[in-house]
Amino acid sequence: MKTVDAHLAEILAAVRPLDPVELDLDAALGATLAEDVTSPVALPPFDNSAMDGYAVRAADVAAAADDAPVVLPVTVDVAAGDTAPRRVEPGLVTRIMTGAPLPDGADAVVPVEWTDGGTVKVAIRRAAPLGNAIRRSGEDVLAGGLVLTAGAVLGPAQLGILAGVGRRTVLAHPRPRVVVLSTGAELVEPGTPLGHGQIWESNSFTMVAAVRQAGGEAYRRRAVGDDPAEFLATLNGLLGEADAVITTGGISMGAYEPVKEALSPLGPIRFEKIAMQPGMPQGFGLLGERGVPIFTLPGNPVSSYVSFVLYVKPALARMRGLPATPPATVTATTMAPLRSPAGRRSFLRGVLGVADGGAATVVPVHGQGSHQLAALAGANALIVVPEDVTGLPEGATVEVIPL
Ligand SMILES: Nc1nc2c(c(=O)[nH]1)N[C@H]1C(S)=C(S)[C@@H](COP(=O)(O)OP(=O)(O)OC[C@H]3O[C@@H](n4cnc5c(N)ncnc54)[C@H](O)[C@@H]3O)O[C@H]1N2
Ligand code: MOO
Repeated sequence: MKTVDAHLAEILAAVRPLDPVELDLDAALGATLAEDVTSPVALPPFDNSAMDGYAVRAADVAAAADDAPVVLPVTVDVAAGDTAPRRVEPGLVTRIMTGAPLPDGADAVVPVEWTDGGTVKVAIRRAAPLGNAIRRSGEDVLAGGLVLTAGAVLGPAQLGILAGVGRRTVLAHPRPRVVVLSTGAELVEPGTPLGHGQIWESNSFTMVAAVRQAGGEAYRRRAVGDDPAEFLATLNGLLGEADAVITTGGISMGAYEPVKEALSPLGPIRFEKIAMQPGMPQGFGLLGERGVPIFTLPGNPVSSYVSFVLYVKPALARMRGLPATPPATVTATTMAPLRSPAGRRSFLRGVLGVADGGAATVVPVHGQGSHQLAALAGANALIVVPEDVTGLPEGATVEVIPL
């Protein structure tokens, strides 16, 4: 059987970063920057006040004290957005608001709390050191300074600085658009009545959520039955709009395996058994002229989710222009014995926690069948048991993939 590592390596060798496109900032959340971004101006662009108060010459208020306030005339108000040239002459002050440009001649701001708040003349009770409450031009970014480098994932703060340096659009790898298709004649939509032999369709909800968490845009398409022609038609219709396709179900050894049947003639899609548990049956290939990656994952709900974590998530990272690596693991102590089939790498569902002394522990959940979705929902980690290990005692050290 093919190993987990070989399967991932094959997928990552086939998948390419999506071409960068110019994205409006409103549409760029989660995209990966494909250019270095510099600021055309210094930030802040001008010296300005950090507080509401009075712009002064520090020397004029040097003697101010609670028992000996300095009283000075107020010439004018300077608000944020004020574009008029302003100047503070010796012995005078202006009122100033947070974010307003510092008038020429002023070299300190006295917060309103240190004064009587006067508007015609003001009594100042405390000396302000030179430069007090002044935000200097360029103290965040120098003109021409680099603010983000290619490869940065655009989150709220990154979008903020892009706007902050005046950018409206940005060159970035977009989030991959991933279509999720489930197959199986037994599947009915949640929210509708269940007949005998039917189950509520759940995989597409898991997959869509997992894609979104992994930085993709996910589209759930109606679950299709067990008809290969219908499946192929649905798939063909999607290829123009998808950067990747995930299917679940229909790939094992059964008599009604529409995915396998429909896709087999299309060429370079390989259906294989991977030495893992759960998730043994896997398929991967590139579809159509654009070479759209398709992941045909096993139908069992735990199997498809584990497959997503191991294969689809790293592939999506590569498509996003990010480093693609196997899932990160942490080392933990198992609090119960573990069992695993010989020759297959197991991904047991567990609860990762912290012992009293601070060491990581993991407890396997009850219900390790690949159909046991409730047990998966109660887990927060996958316990990795290597291919050559069939059993581990309580207290053994294991690698764990946090979910
Ligand atoms: N003779 C053999 N039978 C099976 C083998 C095998 O090697 N030889 N492998 C087993 C393993 S392991 C797995 S995993 C499954 C994979 O089968 P398929 O990918 O073809 O999936 P289905 O048969 O369509 O479904 C399996 C199971 O999962 C349920 N399912 C499917 N889709 C959904 C969905 N969208 N939401 C909720 N549940 C879903 C489905 O009802 C089945 O119970 O094959 C084993 N058999
Ligand atoms: O390999 Mo299957 O995924 O065990 O249920």
